[in-house]
Amino acid sequence: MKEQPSARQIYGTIGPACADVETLEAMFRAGMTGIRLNLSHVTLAQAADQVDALHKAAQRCGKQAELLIDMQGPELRVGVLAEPLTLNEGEVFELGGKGIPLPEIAIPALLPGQEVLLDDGKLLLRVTEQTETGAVAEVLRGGVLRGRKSLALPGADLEPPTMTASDVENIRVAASCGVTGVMQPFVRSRRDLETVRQALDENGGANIRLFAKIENQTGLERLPEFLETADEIVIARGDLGNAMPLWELSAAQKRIEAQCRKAGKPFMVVTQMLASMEQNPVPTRAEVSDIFNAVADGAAAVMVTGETAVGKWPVEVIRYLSNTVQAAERFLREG
Ligand SMILES: Nc1ncnc2c1ncn2[C@@H]1O[C@H](COP(=O)(O)OP(=O)(O)OP(=O)(O)O)[C@@H](O)[C@H]1O
Ligand SMILES: CC(=O)C(=O)O
Repeated sequence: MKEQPSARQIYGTIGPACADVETLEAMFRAGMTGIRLNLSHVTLAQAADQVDALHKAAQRCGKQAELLIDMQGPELRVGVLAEPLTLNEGEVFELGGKGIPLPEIAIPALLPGQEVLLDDGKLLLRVTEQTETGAVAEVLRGGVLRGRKSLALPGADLEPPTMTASDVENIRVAASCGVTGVMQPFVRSRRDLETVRQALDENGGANIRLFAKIENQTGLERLPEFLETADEIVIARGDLGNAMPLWELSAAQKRIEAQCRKAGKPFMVVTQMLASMEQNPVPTRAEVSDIFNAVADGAAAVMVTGETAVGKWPVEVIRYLSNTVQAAERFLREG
């Protein structure tokens, strides 16, 4: 019997590992319906070749590619590093000033005792001392730090603006680049979404869908306030997992899902769905189970990130993602 096409959206993330037409075509043929472009690493203008390759690949398969742009928004990130930096446990590093570059808005929050999570929490530092230009911090959990990785300061009360200057420019050209959806990170309020919606409407993007990423406690708490304003809710487990002990993350995911189901709002589950496949051609049992359960819980879409952007097996990743979604759909239909 011929497999029915999936009713759900299946997204990869474009990056150096998959940005050529052939690989993207193979990903579409393996079941991908669209792709996310992470604008924390490039601007839409800089990614013109990647976007072009995407449209060419979709055309070859007779598909209409969804292109989601993931904005910078109020997310905090490390600045540009000339080369990767190894942070060993027990070492101390300067933050800000001549040390690891951090956004200006983060500097006043670097008080002694403040924890500093880098790269989705893979690295952890604690501030030991404030300096004139920043702070000194000790490495509690080490690793290799690359530029533009995420930065989280648990408990610090920072209010970055909804959009960066680069976001404003990307929104201006979004419609002409074939963008179909905008993902707004770290949504804090309905106002954040209204600001992006207005910018889209003023720039010929009235048909572009607005995805609200839930990435911290504020997003979790205020979801009822902005649920209606979003076209789709994104359970962004990378950063959301930084905002709580990891063992609490699944309950947070289930609570968001329940609220979305009750309101009839589509939701997407993302991040680390097939993380082991950045290195390996076969996923773990736990990973396929995670995808299956997201679909069983009612997800309208699933998305991978680094697995296709920088992983070794982008096409296989999409094949596992798509086949597992279809297996879950079959199970929902037939038991
Ligand atoms: N469009 C792109 N062009 C070049 N490199 C990219 C692009 N998108 C992503 N990358 C690289 O791939 C890595 C993984 O992509 P991903 O989108 O998961 O970024 P991230 O910064 O790790 O995650 P997030 O933005 O979700 O916190 C990035 O860290 C970056 O080095
Ligand atoms: C994808 C993303 O932004 C996250 O999971 O945090």
